[in-house]
Amino acid sequence: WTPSARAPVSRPLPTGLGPPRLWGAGPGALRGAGAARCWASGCPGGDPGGGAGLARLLGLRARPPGDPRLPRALLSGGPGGGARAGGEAWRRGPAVPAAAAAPRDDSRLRPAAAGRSEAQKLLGLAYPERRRLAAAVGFLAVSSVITMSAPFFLGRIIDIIYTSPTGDYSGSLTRLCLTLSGMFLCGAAANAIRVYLMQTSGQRIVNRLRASLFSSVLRQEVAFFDKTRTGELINRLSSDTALLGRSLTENLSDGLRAGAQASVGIGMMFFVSPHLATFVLSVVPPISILAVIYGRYLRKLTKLTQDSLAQATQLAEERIGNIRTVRAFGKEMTEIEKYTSKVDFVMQLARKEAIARAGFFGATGLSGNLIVLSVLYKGGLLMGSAHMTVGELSSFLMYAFWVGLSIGGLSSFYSELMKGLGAGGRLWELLERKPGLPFDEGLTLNEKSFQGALEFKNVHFTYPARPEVPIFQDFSLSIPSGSVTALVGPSGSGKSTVVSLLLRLYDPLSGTISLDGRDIRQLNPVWLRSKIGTVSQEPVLFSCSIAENIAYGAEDPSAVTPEQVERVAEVANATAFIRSFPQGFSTMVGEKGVLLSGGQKQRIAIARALLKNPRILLLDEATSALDAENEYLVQEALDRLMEGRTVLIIAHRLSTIKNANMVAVLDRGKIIECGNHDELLAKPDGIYRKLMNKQSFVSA
Ligand SMILES: Nc1ncnc2c1ncn2[C@@H]1O[C@H](COP(=O)(O)OP(=O)(O)OP(=O)(O)O)[C@@H](O)[C@H]1O
Repeated sequence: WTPSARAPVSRPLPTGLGPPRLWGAGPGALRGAGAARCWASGCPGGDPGGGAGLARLLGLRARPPGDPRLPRALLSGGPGGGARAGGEAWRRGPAVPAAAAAPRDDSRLRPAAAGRSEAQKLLGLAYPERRRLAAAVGFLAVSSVITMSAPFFLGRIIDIIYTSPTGDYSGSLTRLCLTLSGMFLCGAAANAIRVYLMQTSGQRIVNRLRASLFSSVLRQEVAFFDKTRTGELINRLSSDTALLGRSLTENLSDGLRAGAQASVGIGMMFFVSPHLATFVLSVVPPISILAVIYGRYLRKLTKLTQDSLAQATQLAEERIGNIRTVRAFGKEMTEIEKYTSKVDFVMQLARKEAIARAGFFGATGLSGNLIVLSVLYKGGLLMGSAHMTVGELSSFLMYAFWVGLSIGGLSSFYSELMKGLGAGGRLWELLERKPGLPFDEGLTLNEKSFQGALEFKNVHFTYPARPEVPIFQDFSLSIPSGSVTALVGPSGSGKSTVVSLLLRLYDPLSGTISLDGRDIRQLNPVWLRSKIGTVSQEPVLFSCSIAENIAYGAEDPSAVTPEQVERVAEVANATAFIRSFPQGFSTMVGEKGVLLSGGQKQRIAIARALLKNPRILLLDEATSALDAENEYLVQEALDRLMEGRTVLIIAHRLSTIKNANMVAVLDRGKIIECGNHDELLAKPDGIYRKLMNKQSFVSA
């Protein structure tokens, strides 16, 4: 095994299920073939545990023991620096701190924003673009100086025309006009470059913000997703980031331009006529006060608007995603009304914003016109008393006009900035949120001695979303390595919760869950999950091809070869139905696998788990009976999958229960009976016996 065989560790945060080249003869397939050759040639770390024979049969490679590399590197988007260190991890002692073994550099995606003011956080986002932005500001300065010098020279031209004593001014007029044309050309070029630089930096900032946010969201603990709705998160990712990005870039660019032009303009007004300038600028302070009040109001309003929009998106996302249920209950009109009332509320807020905006811009427009009028009035008087030339008054008027325009630009910059800050509030909350459970840190066990024995000891647990309802009280269960344990119990007794706790989606309130005698809270959750395979009653597939869904089980889907996928599909009894589709393995499965039947989805999920080749298997048997043939095929595939692994199965089938090494009966938060089927059935007053009589287990 060589790190280079797994080159794609340096890929950025994955956003899809791997490149479509899986089925082509592209580099992904070649890499896969290379890696497969290497595994076959007896590289270190052969499969120490169960499933080894099957893995060999499938041509699969057991992951190098303790190799935490790929998931971590992929998730972190880091430069693949973890490869070497990860390789050392499995050679060291029985347990290795994974965080130390594979340093992760994801600082690019996580702005260290906590504890800073919002303006500082915004600047922090723009920091990586400082060079481009500095260049843009340079070009902005050039174009502004040129634009703002124009009125001065235009005033000169007017004076040349009006005040030339001889009347022969054509020579100097031509020279001045030619110079001015050259200057204007330079100004236009500088402005174009500024716009390009600002726009591209803006897009990069928004991209980085989206990637950071997505990374931060995916790292959160499962309890966070129990409470936060998907639609809201999607709204934050799409709408809020765009709003914040716009306020930071295009808006910042226009704001800087307006600011520069206003200051130069005011300076030039004082240069041309200090007296007139003082008179005119007395109107600025009242406008500034108005702008501050308006800005604060707008910021509050934007926060409310974005929250309401998030609620509307949430509703739309959930209802569209479950259109079959909506249709089955005939609730289309109700849902349309609900959505309309939500967007109507957004519109009410937009109306409030429109009123505030109208008042503010009306006031600034009026003051702009009043300024021009007052310049003409006062300037006319000054000209009458020979304190000003016609050229000076013209220059001054042009500067006043520019300053008026720039102040207008500054006020819309301010209002957009306030909107950005309003949207940013929620984004910072998400970006800075520390996951309640560690994401990718802790120990990894030595793979050579890794057995996969599981044990729950006196576990107490409540779900964070419902802390008052105890799920487990003094729950204890031991699952020996390489055995099959069937978990049975009434509906709602907490069977699926056992699976969630083993995957460390939640932590118990007290008691311990251990793997090979080590508390799983000490273990790296990413490593732990890499050792566990799950097949649920209703497996979730992603909306891509069958091949990509199967390859998802591998550590590096892009390195999986078509042959490997076909082999696991064969073992999972899935090849026949896949081949019956015109596009075979490239058939798209639809959102959540909606284009496949329940039995087909299960077999693809089994193939996916086979490709993962985990030491521990958590199965949730389907409650609904499949047709006889499908059931036989799924059962056979499951039997092959279970071979040689530690299996915990939430059992609904009598045959599964009978075949299990041990049956554990869960009731009222604890295991009340344990033993094999016959032993438990022999207890005259046993709960298991009653359960068997009461519940209709699928008798296949
Ligand atoms: N994320 C959650 N937050 C709060 N409560 C939950 C959550 N998930 C499940 N529950 C509750 O925990 C209890 C146990 O649920 P669980 O799904 O583990 O039961 P189960 O035995 O697997 O049920 P079934 O056989 O019907 O699938 C139920 O009362 C359920 O309402």
